[in-house]
Amino acid sequence: MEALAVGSAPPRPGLAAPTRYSHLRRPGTLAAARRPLAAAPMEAAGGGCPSPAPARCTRAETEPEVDEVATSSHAAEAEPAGTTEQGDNNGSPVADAAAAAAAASTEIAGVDGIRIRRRPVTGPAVHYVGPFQFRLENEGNTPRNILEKIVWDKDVEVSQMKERRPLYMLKGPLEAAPPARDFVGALKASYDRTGLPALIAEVKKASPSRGVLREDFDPVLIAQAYEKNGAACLSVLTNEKYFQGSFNNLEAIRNAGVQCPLLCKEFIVDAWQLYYARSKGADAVLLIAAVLPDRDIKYMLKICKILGMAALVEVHDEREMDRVLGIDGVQLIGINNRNLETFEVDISNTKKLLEGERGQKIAEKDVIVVGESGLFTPDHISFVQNAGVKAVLVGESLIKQEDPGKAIAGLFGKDISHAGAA
Ligand SMILES: O=C(O)c1ccccc1NCC(=O)[C@H](O)[C@H](O)COP(=O)(O)O
Repeated sequence: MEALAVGSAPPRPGLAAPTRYSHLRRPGTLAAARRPLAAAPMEAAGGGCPSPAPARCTRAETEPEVDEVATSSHAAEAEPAGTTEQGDNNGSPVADAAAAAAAASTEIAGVDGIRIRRRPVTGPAVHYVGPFQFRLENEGNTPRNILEKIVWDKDVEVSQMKERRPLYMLKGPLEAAPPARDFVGALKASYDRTGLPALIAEVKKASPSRGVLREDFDPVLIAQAYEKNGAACLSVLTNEKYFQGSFNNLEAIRNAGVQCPLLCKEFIVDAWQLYYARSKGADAVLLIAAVLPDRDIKYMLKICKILGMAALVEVHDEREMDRVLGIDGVQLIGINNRNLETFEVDISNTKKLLEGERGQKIAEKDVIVVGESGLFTPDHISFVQNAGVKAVLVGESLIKQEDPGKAIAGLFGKDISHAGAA
């Protein structure tokens, strides 16, 4: 882990002292002239190299620290799933078909233990011939569930965002961002103070399963109310298409003087998003095991560490829990009680995943488990606490109340604010 000692090298004569972000260099500067790099490390660090031209990528934007991280994890072995290009052919139907066949042969789902298919395996559904657009839908390019749909859309969105703001362009915003706050420390302090699971209160306007949860949605007022009433941390949805969230909300909450550490609640498919989230003031990010292969989780954990952010690694079932328990450096595991295929919520999922050896392993590793979704009553909170969680992530049951801040005392059965709980 020495490689992660960012900025520890002494400044070279004539060069500015290295900073946490000095590895994010603009192409065309000194570093750009160095040897070309295989696509994996560059892309894996969200380098913003417009696809599909990996062979022209250099390490200009990401050296040296992130490159060291890359080679110390998966990137030297294989291109991460989050960055594999598939189905990106705007040419003829014949070329499309060939691309689809190639893409199908590189299907990721299953291979890495992740549940969803990370790309449409038979290429995109929309094709262009001259001025005409037509759709060719089949099993391979129709998402099988909402998570798959969200992730496919996110993938397209992120590649566009990366083209607009390549990694080197984030250096300034990263340096200007407010320092990262201690997300894990805030959860521990709250648990120690109240003896109840620490609350991560979610600033959530809408969701795919429930539609709009709150019409009069002022993210800053809601965040302030949550903080005042005892939330340890806040989760801010930034996904626009499915949750009506935004990065503006995240920034506005941070800039309004809210002290609680902020989780950027986003569907992370590319390491570039980690840098972007931090540049917008995030103190923690969500890494979903159903979406990310182990090697990407490992790699992203290292980048989070460099950026000073925590990572909440989310699991849905035993298989994902076992995968994540095998990864070093995980401090927070979220157990999501929502089945993302059916939207059914069942809080006994938390208990099931914490029973027996898994629970023991978690205790040994000193991991904090976060119970997520479907928590509405003090009985629900007691149930997941008895199962072993030390923190809860709650959206709907608070945000739908007339006064979301006051709803916290209702959820816990007591006032957990600093004023109320000793
Ligand atoms: O909330 C959804 O409908 C949803 C759908 C698809 C993917 C993720 C989804 N939710 C993300 C979450 O994890 C929840 O927002 C969070 O756990 C809070 O849940 P709740 O208290 O039930 O609002």
